[in-house]
Amino acid sequence: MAGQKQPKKRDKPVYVVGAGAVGLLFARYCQLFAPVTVVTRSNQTGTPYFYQHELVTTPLNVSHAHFDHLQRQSIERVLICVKAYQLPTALEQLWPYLSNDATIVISHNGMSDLTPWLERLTQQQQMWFATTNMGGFKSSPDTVVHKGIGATWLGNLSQGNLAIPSLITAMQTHFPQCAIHENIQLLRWQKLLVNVAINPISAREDVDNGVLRQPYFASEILGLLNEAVWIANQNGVTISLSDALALAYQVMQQTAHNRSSMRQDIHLKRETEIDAICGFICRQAQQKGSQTPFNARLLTQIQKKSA
Ligand SMILES: NC(=O)C1=CN([C@@H]2O[C@H](COP(=O)(O)OP(=O)(O)OC[C@H]3O[C@@H](n4cnc5c(N)ncnc54)[C@H](OP(=O)(O)O)[C@@H]3O)[C@@H](O)[C@H]2O)C=CC1
Ligand SMILES: CC(C)(CO)C(=O)C(=O)O
Repeated sequence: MAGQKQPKKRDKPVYVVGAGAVGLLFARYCQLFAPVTVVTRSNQTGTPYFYQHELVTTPLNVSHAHFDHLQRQSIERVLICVKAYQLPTALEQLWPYLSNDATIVISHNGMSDLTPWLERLTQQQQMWFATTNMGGFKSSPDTVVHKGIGATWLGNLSQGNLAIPSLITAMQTHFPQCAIHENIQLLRWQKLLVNVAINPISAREDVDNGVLRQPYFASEILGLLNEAVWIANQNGVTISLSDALALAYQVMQQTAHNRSSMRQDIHLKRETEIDAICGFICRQAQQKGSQTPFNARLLTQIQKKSA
């Protein structure tokens, strides 16, 4: 890309699993510091990818591989950018290719149980989570359009090895507004609460995020967040209902003209992340012998809508 530094030859390669919107946005920034290989489920490995921002389209300087083409135990630095429900399969496929000191960065919306994977890490491996406010969508199978240059927060999920890996340092330097956050779980919960408030209603009503600011939706949003904040508090996460409401309405304002990812998934007839959002809240409530009727109702409504 004109005017941008090419990665030095000695930089260790970065693998990006998932050529979706986030995968290609992350690949675009990783190519600034390392050779990048995008790992896909497709065997068509010749496809070039493109990045579009403010109507300017540039080719991505990345190669493309299927898992079958990789060497076992060779991946030292990897970003996994798949949907929450795709994560277990992607991790299972990836595991034999990880080196003994690999850095794994996971990014998705909703909540997933990463405990089994954290337990499988070697002493030298680290698993990090990236929560991002970058916004993008695929305008075609090979092109990502970068809509919003939001911040990305990185947090270490693994216990023990606390040295900051080179991948994390490089992401901090080269990604826009990117920093380490000491409490990544809090940020994950905050993002979950925003997604609980916005995604399912915008998908059910087929409206832009800003429409949810109308008083008509206020009592349902209050009910959803009241339940979700209670679950967060039960899990030891200190978030108040008033702060969760303020954040949700702020994001509705900032993304007023956006289509939520769940609304897009329904339009494109793709599986939604409702199970990792309202479904997660309902499962947590059941485990605590309680009920979350607002989340349960939306879970059913979205499941029916996307069936
Ligand atoms: N888009 C956005 O602006 C934002 C998205 N997010 C979150 O980030 C996550 C990813 O979102 P997004 O990029 O939009 O989703 P996409 O559906 O666009 O991308 C997911 C990609 O992962 C691929 N994939 C799934 N499983 C595998 C696998 N086992 N091996 C290789 N590739 C695989 C899919 O391939 P295939 O085509 O074969 O299914 C698809 O290309 C979601 O949780 C989303 O909610 C967070 C912030 C912003
Ligand atoms: C923040 C929000 C609601 C932006 O649309 C989002 O994360 C999503 O659509 O998944």
